[in-house]
Amino acid sequence: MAITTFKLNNGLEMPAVGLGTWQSKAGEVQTAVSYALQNGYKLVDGAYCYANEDEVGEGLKEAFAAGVKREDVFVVTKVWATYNTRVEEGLDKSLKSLGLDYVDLLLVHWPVLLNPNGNHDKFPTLPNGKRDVIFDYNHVDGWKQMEAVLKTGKTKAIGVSNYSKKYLEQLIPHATVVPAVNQIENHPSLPQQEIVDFCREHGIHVMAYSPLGSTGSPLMSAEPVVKIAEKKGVSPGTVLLSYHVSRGSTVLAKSVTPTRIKANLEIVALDDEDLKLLNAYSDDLASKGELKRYVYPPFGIDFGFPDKS
Ligand SMILES: NC(=O)C1=CN([C@@H]2O[C@H](COP(=O)(O)OP(=O)(O)OC[C@H]3O[C@@H](n4cnc5c(N)ncnc54)[C@H](OP(=O)(O)O)[C@@H]3O)[C@@H](O)[C@H]2O)C=CC1
Ligand SMILES: O=C[C@H](O)[C@@H](O)[C@@H](O)[C@H](O)C(=O)O
Repeated sequence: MAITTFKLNNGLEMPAVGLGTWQSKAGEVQTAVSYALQNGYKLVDGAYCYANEDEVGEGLKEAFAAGVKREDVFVVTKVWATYNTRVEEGLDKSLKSLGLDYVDLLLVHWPVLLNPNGNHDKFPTLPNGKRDVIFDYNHVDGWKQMEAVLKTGKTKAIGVSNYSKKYLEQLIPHATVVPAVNQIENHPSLPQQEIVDFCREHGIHVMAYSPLGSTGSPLMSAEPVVKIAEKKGVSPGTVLLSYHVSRGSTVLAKSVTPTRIKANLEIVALDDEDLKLLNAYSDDLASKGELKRYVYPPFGIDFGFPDKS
């Protein structure tokens, strides 16, 4: 199946598959980004907090020098939690590292404020070692800053990440610009159907992260995934990534391994029977209370996700 794009609520086309860069080491991510863009990828997902945007920028530069056009690449970055009260400053830092004058999409990484005047630029802590969270912060104020930054042209679209239905319900009545995207953890062990449905109803495009189960890709050996892969003659990774495109979402897979980067571009159509099998797997985990969230950083905040409260 040819790689498709999805239209965002502001008319922008977003590719269906993207390269993730979280935990990609500085020494490896330049090559990964450059290789991906020269081998068919059109979307790169990064973040200030990943502390590798200089090298992602080098990878972009390398790809542009090899003939890839800036306008053909959809670059995503995220405002980190210590910058939610100074969004433009955070974006400027990312742009400088990336060597760009605009990104295609800027996301609020998490709806939480970490102390902007704390003991660390990204992960300030209290004397007891816990994260230095500003608990009386209202994430709607952060969104107002996102709306302001959209007007500068330094990003073509704005969206959120790690927003549960509850947080979106708090945000939407106050939003002049409805988020174009909600980037959330999503895979058959965490289908998040409620949020996916809510986003669809409100014209918010879902970007699925950790589709392989994050570090070490544990979901590749999930039984129904292997079964569908064998039936279709594709890899388990292809099944896990295709699951999202079938649901109308963009999917992000991280790899610094060229063969995997290339393999992760393969998307196939899943038929009703395949989806039924994957949904039955999700329902079974849900009924046993065994849904699995791989990414839940220790902010000490209830983000309103039904599986963690
Ligand atoms: N908004 C947010 O809060 C979050 C956003 N994200 C975004 O989503 C991206 C993807 O999620 P991520 O958590 O990184 O995890 P993924 O589910 O993409 O899994 C990445 C792991 O799978 C391995 N892998 C990749 N492709 C294959 C393959 N074909 N066969 C076998 N193993 C494979 C990688 O190894 P190797 O690299 O060694 O090849 C790595 O260990 C992130 O990189 C980031 O951009 C992720 C988490 C949170
Ligand atoms: O995007 C990936 C994740 O959200 C990651 O940024 C966080 O888990 C971060 O490492 C944290 O510890 O808060």
